[in-house]
Amino acid sequence: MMTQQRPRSLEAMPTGLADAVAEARVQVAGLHAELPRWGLVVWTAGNVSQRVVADRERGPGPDDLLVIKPSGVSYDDLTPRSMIVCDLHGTVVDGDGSPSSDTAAHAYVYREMPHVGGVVHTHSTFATAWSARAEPIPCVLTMMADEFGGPVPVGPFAVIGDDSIGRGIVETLRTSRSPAVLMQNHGPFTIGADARAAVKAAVMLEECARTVHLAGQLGATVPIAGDMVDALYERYQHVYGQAGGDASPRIGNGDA
Ligand SMILES: O=C(CO)[C@@H](O)[C@@H](O)COP(=O)(O)O
Repeated sequence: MMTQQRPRSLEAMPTGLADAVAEARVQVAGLHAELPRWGLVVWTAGNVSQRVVADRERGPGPDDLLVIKPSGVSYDDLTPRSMIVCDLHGTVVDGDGSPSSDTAAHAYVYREMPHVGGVVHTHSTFATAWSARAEPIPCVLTMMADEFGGPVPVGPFAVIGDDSIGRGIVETLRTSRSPAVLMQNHGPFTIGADARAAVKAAVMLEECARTVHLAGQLGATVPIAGDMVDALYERYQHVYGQAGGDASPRIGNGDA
């Protein structure tokens, strides 16, 4: 449940933190445009957030902030200044209007998973269809092994507005390499080392959900052997991309 603490003003924060918030506002505003671009949302049915580490020397912690969109605002109207800054209990620190209706879920993930720097939620058609069936997406494509390291798991049914969805996301992803979870009867949530990585996972999830669904319409799909999934995942996570590796930083889901 979001607590009604007194909002901290950005002006009272160290300059470095205020600068980091300003940078995150630009990044998160820009990444929201990727949701309609890749066909992941209708109307305003999706949101992106990014963690802002309060103490870069200490690293992620409970005093961090998150930047997320205002609830129900058209993606065409989102700007860096319209992004809303909250603490990790969902209390607004800076910004006008109400933060996304999923802010509690995003905040819970950041509190419980310090390695997570970005969270995305959409209702993308094929991933949401799998959510309605509460059926994990089997790992039958090398693209799935690359990005998800195995099947995409299903999380429990949970109502919006308190910690329920966040708790379901964390409980499910703590025992999976996947950066994506299909929340039953609702839709996908994805995580990443930053918001860009979480958006990428949402894009790749929808493509895999579509392809595996279509394959299933043609007949039985063929699972990939576990050792091959491991090999594909390790290569993609540590070798794929340019010499320095793909621009998306890597994420390890803690216990998985
Ligand atoms: O699923 C829901 C509402 O039930 C939300 O995720 C979706 O409408 C997006 O809401 P926001 O515009 O982020 O508040």
